[in-house]
Amino acid sequence: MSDNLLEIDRLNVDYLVDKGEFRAVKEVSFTIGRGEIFGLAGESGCGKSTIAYAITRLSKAPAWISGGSIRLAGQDLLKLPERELQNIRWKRIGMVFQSAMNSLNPLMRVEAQFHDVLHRHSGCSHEESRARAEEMFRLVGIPIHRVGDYPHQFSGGMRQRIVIAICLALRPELIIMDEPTTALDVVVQREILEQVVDLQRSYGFSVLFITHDLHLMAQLCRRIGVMLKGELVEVGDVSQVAHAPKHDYTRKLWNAIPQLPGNPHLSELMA
Ligand SMILES: Nc1ncnc2c1ncn2[C@@H]1O[C@H](COP(=O)(O)OP(=O)(O)OP(=O)(O)O)[C@@H](O)[C@H]1O
Repeated sequence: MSDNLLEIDRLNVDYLVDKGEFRAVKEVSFTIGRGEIFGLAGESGCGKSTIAYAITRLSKAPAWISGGSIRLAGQDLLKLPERELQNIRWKRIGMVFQSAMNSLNPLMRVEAQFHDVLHRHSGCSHEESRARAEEMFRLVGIPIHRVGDYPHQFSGGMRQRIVIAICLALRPELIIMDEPTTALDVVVQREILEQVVDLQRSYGFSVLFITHDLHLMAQLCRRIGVMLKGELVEVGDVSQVAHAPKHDYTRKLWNAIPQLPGNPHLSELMA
């Protein structure tokens, strides 16, 4: 069996716009190993989220996956019927988006939302869901007595942790995190990402971490890909991409990281 959990090969995604087709993702290929945190960087509008949606097959019109393959453990997700995709989403591929904290239902207690997801995807009883919710709350550092609270009773950072907890409760093999902490302040952002790394070490899932923040990415990922205008212009180990970038754009991205006093230099981050 291949060590790669995800294999994307020559993926093309178009948007059908008034003027015709606009290719937002062009012949993109990369792999993510089992247990690997892989980073996808690039400026706004370069196609990162379009790839995230394509992997989960959640792309909606006018987006159209016009070519390539996306294999999860060898199975081409682009060939699966919707019915089978529903067994893959959440259960095998978890998703945490930037605005995920707003995706919690404001009218439902968090415990009930855990149950909703766990019951639908793995048939859990109320007792099992409650136990799993408490276990996950413990893991993401929220007191377990709060599982019965409503979303508005938590801070934004806590709500984002809750979404991560719900996502992890199904024990997915791959988690896609698209700017998962951008809406949060830097301290909370760091805390959450440190937890994700700890959890990743315990559970061994793979992560596709999408951000425009290269600094953060260098701290989290060993391998990264850099996108520019729909193309993956560079992919490799962080140190190689930083020290010997093949593409001018990658060099510009690294150089754009401010080196503030007390801010560890990249070489220290990558040590
Ligand atoms: N619904 C849509 N219709 C037409 N074009 C779209 C649509 N959604 C995205 N695009 C275009 O596709 C390209 C890629 O967008 P995408 O959201 O994937 O970029 P991104 O790298 O995730 O950006 P950001 O970091 O700002 O989220 C952009 O040029 C965008 O304008």
